[in-house]
Amino acid sequence: MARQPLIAGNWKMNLNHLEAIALVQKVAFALPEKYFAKVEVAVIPPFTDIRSVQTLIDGDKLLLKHGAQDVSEHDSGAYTGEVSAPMLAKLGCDYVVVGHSERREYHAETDEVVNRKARAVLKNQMAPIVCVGEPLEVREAGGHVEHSTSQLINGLKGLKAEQVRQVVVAYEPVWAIGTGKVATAADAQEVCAALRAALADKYGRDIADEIRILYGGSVKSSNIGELIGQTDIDGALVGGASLNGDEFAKLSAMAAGGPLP
Ligand SMILES: O=C(CO)COP(=O)(O)O
Repeated sequence: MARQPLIAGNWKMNLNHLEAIALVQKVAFALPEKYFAKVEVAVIPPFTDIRSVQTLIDGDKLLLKHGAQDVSEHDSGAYTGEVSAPMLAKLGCDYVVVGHSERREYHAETDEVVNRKARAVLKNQMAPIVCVGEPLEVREAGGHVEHSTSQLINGLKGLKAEQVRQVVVAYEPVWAIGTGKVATAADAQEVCAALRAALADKYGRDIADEIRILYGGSVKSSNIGELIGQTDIDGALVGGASLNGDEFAKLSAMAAGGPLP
C-alpha cells in the first residue's frame, strides 16, 4: 500500500501570530493545489499562532494541515501553563508532535511522558508525530538503531493496534538538527527501516507498512528528493527550512515528485 508522503514544518519557537499568517499565505500562494494530491503538507506553529492559522486555513479552504508542537498529558485541571489535547482538537489540529529531542533534552521528557502524551493525542482523535533519534555520542558508539527503536517501542507502549495505525514516526538524529549536517540518505534509511521492522515485529507487517516514517534534521529542498527516494522514508519533519515560505513550498513540491513550475 502506498503511503502518502507528509511534509511537516515545525516552526519551533519562531513567528508571532501575524508573522504566522503571512507565512501560511506565502506557502499557500507558492504551492499550487495540484501538488496536494501527492503530498500532505502541514504547518506546526507555536500554540499562540494556532488559532490564526486555523482561521486562515478554514476561511480560505487551504489544503494545508496544521498541528501543535507539544501537549499536556492531562486533559484539564490545575496544570499552570499547559495546553491540553482537547483544546488542540477544538482548534482543528490534525497533528501533535510528541517527544521532540528539544523537549526530551530541555524539559527532561522521558519515554514514559512521551507515551502518555501520545495517548492523550490519540484519545482526542489527532495523530501524534512521535519523535525519536540518537545524540552524537550514541551514533559514534554504534548504538543509533537500538536507541531509536527502543524510544519508539516505549513511546507506543500500551497502544492498541488500531491506534498505532494513526501514529506518524519521525526519526531525527539529534546531531543533524539545526546543524546543517544532514544524515546521508543511506544512514537515515538504515534507521527508518529498523523502526519499521520493529513496528512489524510488535504490531504486524500490515500495520508497519501503513505507518509513515519521516526523517528530520537539516532537510531542505536540495536534499529532500534523495531522502524521500528511500524505501522507508515517507516525508520530513522540517525545522529551519519551514520558516521560508518559498523554500518550504519548493521542498513540498519536490516531495510530491516534481519541482514548482
Ligand atoms: O528538529 C527539526 C524538526 O523537528 C529539524 O530542524 P532543522 O530542519 O532546523 O534541522
